[in-house]
Parts: sequence; C-alpha cells; structure tokens
Amino acid sequence: MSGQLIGLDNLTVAYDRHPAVHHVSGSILAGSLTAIAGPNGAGKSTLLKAIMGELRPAEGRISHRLQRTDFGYLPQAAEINRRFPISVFEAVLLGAWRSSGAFGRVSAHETAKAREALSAVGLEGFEKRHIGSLSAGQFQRVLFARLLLQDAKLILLDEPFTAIDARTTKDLLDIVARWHGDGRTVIAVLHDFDQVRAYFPETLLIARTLIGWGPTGDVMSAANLLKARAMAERWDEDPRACEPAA
Ligand SMILES: Nc1ncnc2c1ncn2[C@@H]1O[C@H](COP(=O)(O)OP(=O)(O)OP(=O)(O)O)[C@@H](O)[C@H]1O
Repeated sequence: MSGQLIGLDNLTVAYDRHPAVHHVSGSILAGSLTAIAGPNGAGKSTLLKAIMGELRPAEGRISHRLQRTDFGYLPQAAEINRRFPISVFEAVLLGAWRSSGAFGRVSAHETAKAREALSAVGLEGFEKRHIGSLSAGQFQRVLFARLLLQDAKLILLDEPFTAIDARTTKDLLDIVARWHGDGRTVIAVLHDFDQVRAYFPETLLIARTLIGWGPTGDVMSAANLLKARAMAERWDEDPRACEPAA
C-alpha cells in the first residue's frame, strides 16, 4: 500500500441544507480495501456519492488527482433501471467506454476482454440474454463483469451483496479480493458485519459523524458498535437531530 489516494477534510454533505454526513476527515490509501459500515440512514451511500463526485460538499473538501474515468461505481440495486433494452454482452461492453469513448467502436480486444469478464463472473453462455430477464444475483454478476472491463483505479460498491445468495456473494467477494490483489483501491458499503470482519482490512464506521476509521478489528469494537446504535436511536426519536451525541 502506498500514499493517500483520496483525502477527506472536514467533509459535510447535506440534502436541502440538512447534513447527512458531518465533519468527516481522513485518508483512503492507494491499494486499500475499506468497508463503510453503520446503521440505516448513517450516511454511507451519501459518503460514497460524495467521493464519486455525484454530491458536492456543503462544507470541507475532498482531494484527489483522479480522473473521472478512474472511478468505477456500482450503485445500489434499487437505483439501476433494468428495463433498458440491452443484452448481457452489451451491458458488459459499457465498461469499455473508457477506451472506446461513449459512441466509439468496440475493438476486438475489448470484445475478447468482455468475454473473459463474463467467464470470470460465471456467466458464459448468457451473452444474448436481455438484462431484464436475469435473476438479481445474475445481474449483479453482469455489473461486476462490467467493472472488470472498466479497469478503474478506485472501485466504489454500494451494498453489492444485498439480496444476493451466499454462493454468488462468495464469487463476487473473490473478485473484490482479486481487485485488491491487483493493487486497486476498493471501498464498499456493507451491512453484514461478518463479511466486513472476514474480508475487509479497513473499516470506516459512520453514524452521520465518524465513529472510527482504521483497521477493522479496532474499529468494529463492541463499544463503537454500541455508540453507532445509540446515535441511530437518537435519530429515530428526533429525525431532524443531526449533531453527534456528546
Ligand atoms: N436524495 C435525498 N434527498 C434528501 N435526503 C436524502 C437523500 N438521500 C438520502 N437522504 C437522507 O440522508 C440520510 C443518509 O442517507 P444514506 O442513504 O446516505 O444512508 P445509508 O447509511 O446509506 O442508509 P441505508 O443503510 O439505509 O442504505 C438519511 O436520513 C436519508 O433519508
């Protein structure tokens, strides 16, 4: 692992002036594999979208030297429209736009790489299927194949294993490990603490404010998890409350 890839400096992100993420500072190191964990409504997806550049900071800043094409982003399943009339193979080839351009011709090399990516996610033979006809797990495999083709330096995954069966999750976690082994930087929003502990060396635990960020074993302590839960209970009592517990 080398130096900082992304710096967060006193980052606050808001919707209609209501902060969802408060005053987060820290570094994502190049080549790191980080889970973002926290209760529902903690600001995990908001933080990921801010890192992506999809949401602008209300306060503070995000610093990096990455190009737009260096980011690979997998949104939550609910945010993806599967009625788009394209085949599995076409969906995977969308990952090649970095080299082919949005309307460019796809080279034989990219076509071969798309086939390779489909094989890596266990979807050989699915090339012509319409994406709308796939199961949730099969579709998630397609999206991972697309990311494989994209060749991004930083890969951001928002709840990639929600509603995905154990076998598919294991296969996709192997791909995450492969990205990490290749030296890519991966950040994933996850709900399953066992997965976080088993596969992610670093964790950023958030409950609107940062609770901990560092080695997973230290951050996912009983005391920190209790603190996160207590903060979430406070929002349930008063949904507008957004300042951290003292
Ligand atoms: N587009 C939006 N407009 C207004 N408020 C939003 C918007 N998106 C999220 N929020 C609010 O911001 C807060 C953080 O939401 P976010 O989706 O980032 O949380 P999360 O930790 O990813 O939650 P979950 O685990 O439930 O997916 C929540 O109170 C949510 O209602």
